Amino acid sequence: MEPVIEVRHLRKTYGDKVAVADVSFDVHPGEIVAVLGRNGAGKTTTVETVAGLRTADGGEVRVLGVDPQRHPELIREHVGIQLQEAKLPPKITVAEAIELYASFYAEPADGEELLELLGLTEHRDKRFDRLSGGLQQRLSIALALVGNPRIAILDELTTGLDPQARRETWALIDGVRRRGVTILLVTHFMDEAEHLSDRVVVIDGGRVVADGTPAELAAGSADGRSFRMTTPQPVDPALLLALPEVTDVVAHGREVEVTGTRRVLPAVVLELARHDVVPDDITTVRRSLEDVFLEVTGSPSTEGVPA
Ligand SMILES: Nc1ncnc2c1ncn2[C@@H]1O[C@H](COP(=O)(O)OP(=O)(O)OP(=O)(O)O)[C@@H](O)[C@H]1O
Repeated sequence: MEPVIEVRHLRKTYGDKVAVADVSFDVHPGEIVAVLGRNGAGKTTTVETVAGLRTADGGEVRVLGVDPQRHPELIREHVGIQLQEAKLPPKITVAEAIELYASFYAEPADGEELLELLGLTEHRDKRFDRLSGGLQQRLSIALALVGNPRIAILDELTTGLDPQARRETWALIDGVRRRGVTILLVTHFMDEAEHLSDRVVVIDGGRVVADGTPAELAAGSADGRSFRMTTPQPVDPALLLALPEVTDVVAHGREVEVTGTRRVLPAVVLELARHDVVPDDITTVRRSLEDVFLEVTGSPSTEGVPA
């Protein structure tokens, strides 16, 4: 299937500041892709360029096959964006805001259905300035969907929400996906990326440092898989390190942890079999997305994130 979003070697500077140095990734129809990185990594600049709201200095962006800078009208019609700081008039009600935004589109989504989808029906007559943070956030998602977009870009979906409101917002995203909307999600929360997305693109210092499903990232990249085993007697690490598939061996008596390429596990088991050693209790080492983040960026995800 053709990607609905293609970003190739995107570059964007603000004066001397390089916000995005070199970012490439694809998003396929129906996927939820999280762009993950700490504050200032270049996430917002990247997705707002995809939405045609910022102009790139280099590289190529295609959304539904078109260049967002050349065809902003097509992008407006098919891409809904929830901006980091959506500002609405304080006295506008939930239902009025949806009606107002719907009036910008030739074929808007059904307002009542959107209110229902986002759990806003009972709050329809509340003024914007009286809404809790969670309800404001839900309204901004509804507004991003009001044009019946094929792609929705959601930026910092749950920042500032309490844990319950975050969970509720996550549950709503599943409903959005079931409408067939492809979602590009910006977040600096590891758990949010892990919970919601099919694929995670980790950006650090304006570059993509990892790209894969949460499970792939946790299992390790092509050159980083680990497993643990117990051997009937201690094994000489040199025996395993001699294999081209093995990059590291940590042995504690009969407990051995081996790291290597994608084929490390069968290679080690075969080699041990040649020496009449049958390992037991083989378990692959699953890392959390937080571990992966630490590994690819060199520091924790929360660094620099205000409390
Ligand atoms: N309009 C602008 N003018 C000047 N510098 C900017 C502008 N927008 C972003 N920057 C800078 O570019 C870098 C990347 O910013 P960007 O907002 O894309 O990152 P981000 O990963 O989305 O971070 P955040 O989560 O804080 O929004 C930051 O150093 C930021 O200060």
